[in-house]
Amino acid sequence: MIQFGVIARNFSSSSAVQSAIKNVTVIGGGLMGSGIAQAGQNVTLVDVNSEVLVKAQKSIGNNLGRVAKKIYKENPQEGEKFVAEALGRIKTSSDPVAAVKSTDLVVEAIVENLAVKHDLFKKLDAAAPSHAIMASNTSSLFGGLHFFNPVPVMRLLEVVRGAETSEGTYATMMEWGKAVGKTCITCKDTPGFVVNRLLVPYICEAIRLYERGDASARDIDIAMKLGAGYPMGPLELADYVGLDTNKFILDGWFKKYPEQALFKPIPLLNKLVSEGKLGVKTGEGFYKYEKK
Ligand SMILES: CC(=O)CC(=O)SCCNC(=O)CCNC(=O)[C@H](O)C(C)(C)COP(=O)(O)OP(=O)(O)OC[C@H]1O[C@@H](n2cnc3c(N)ncnc32)[C@H](O)[C@@H]1OP(=O)(O)O
Ligand SMILES: NC(=O)C1=CN([C@@H]2O[C@H](COP(=O)(O)OP(=O)(O)OC[C@H]3O[C@@H](n4cnc5c(N)ncnc54)[C@H](O)[C@@H]3O)[C@@H](O)[C@H]2O)C=CC1
Repeated sequence: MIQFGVIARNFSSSSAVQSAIKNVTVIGGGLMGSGIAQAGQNVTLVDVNSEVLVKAQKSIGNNLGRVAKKIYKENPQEGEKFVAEALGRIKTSSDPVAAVKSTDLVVEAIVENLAVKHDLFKKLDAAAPSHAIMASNTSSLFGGLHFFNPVPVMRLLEVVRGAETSEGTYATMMEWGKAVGKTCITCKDTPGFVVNRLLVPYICEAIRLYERGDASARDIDIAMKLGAGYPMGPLELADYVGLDTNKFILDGWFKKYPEQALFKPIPLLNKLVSEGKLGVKTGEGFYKYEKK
């Protein structure tokens, strides 16, 4: 039985911690999964939707191209080689069960829905080797390895440690996080961990401010960029993260803590999501975007 206290499965011996993680399976090829897959190791990127995988490969190629342009400014041929080699390390699959057969680490990045994640982990647990670590990139539901968007740029990794996480699993996750170039912080298995527990209520308060008509979307965003030094305003950031993801997070918290005013549903957010206006990824949220 998988424990969702934190990580589904723990390493049992400390010697196992020493062995490097060679094969990584990233499940969910959307916004986050496609970023995590660029971590630079042997990765199998899995999505149930094969069109998503084609889009992910294109976006990974573009992002690697940006990196190559910077590193190999003087030598474009080396840059092309770098991109081809990095892309060559990323396989794709639309079958999660087959993809974890010889994996060492699973990072799940599918939709933020507990029942769907639970169902997936049950299947993976039965199919993966016994030493494999299973972690989730969930924004708020339970522990794991929490990356930030855009993954290649954001330097933080939250390593979420719960009551069931063994010392070995925790140490391996910290090591792996460092190996893929992130600064790791540790947090208990608590709603939203550190970043989202602070960031999501802030975004929600900005949506409520806008919903009340207290200021325009543009002015709210300008205020926080120029007045607080944030790289993006809260409504721009909500569109960037995905309004569906924001709603999933809030709904999950509200279900658990209905008395907490900050977690109450926001009619405007619900309306935008029900209209399919999910932000950058669908071409419209609080703002309009060129569809990708
Ligand atoms: C919901 C959750 O569970 C948790 C979350 O993720 S919450 C969201 C956390 N993320 C944030 O808060 C992001 C806030 N925004 C930012 O930091 C910045 O606006 C940003 C990094 C996204 C873009 O920065 P910008 O200066 O406006 O744009 P831009 O000039 O295009 O990009 C800056 C650099 O990042 C790089 N970059 C941007 N997006 C990239 C991507 N997807 N892949 C690779 N590189 C990228 C650019 O190439 C550029 O690099 P150089 O400076 O070396 O040229
Ligand atoms: N959007 C963001 O800024 C961040 C999101 N997260 C978390 O990462 C996870 C993924 O979020 P996004 O990438 O934004 O979502 P997304 O909607 O862009 O991608 C999710 C992908 O999962 C696929 N999928 C759904 N069910 C599946 C299954 N059973 N098996 C395989 N693939 C399946 C979908 O086809 C979709 O392509 C969520 O848990 C989210 O909370 C974490 C950090 C930041």
